[in-house]
Amino acid sequence: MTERIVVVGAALLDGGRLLAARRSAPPELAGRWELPGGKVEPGETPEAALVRELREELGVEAEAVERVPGRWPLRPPYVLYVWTARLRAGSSAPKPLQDHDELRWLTPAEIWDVDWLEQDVPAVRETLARLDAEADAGADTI
Ligand SMILES: Nc1nc2c([nH]c(=O)n2[C@H]2C[C@H](O)[C@@H](COP(=O)(O)OP(=O)(O)OP(=O)(O)O)O2)c(=O)[nH]1
Repeated sequence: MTERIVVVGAALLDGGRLLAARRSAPPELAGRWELPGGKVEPGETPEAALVRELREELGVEAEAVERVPGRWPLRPPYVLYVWTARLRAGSSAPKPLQDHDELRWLTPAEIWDVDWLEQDVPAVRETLARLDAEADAGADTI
């Protein structure tokens, strides 16, 4: 049986916006947008991998909130799982320190303004549904 390697993608949310990151490497992925994150290491939980990757790549202190249902095949043997995440109080703002050369906070209306990696599109669509639901819930409170 071929071993699957989980890649955890963070749907980092703040003020109803989603953070998108533009890859700077490798050449075949450079220029395309993704959810920041990376491979889960042996013995590591996906949530811990998410926190580690966001610290390394963006210089932030974040926490995983909840899994976005679904799993999306990438180039074998990788499979993408997504968690929503938020910045911890006192965290720095995200900076493209590693693997990315640009970051954008996207409102739901702006989500499709960036050129997502094809394999991320279904995961982003699922995340958007949650962002919309959150915005609707927020609209009920003053
Ligand atoms: N992080 C991340 N990687 C993705 C996404 N979509 C997608 O196809 N990938 C691919 C790119 C890589 O081939 C693979 C793993 O991502 P990575 O390069 O960020 O992983 P990593 O930080 O652990 O990598 P490494 O340099 O430490 O080996 O998954 C995505 O939304 N987020």
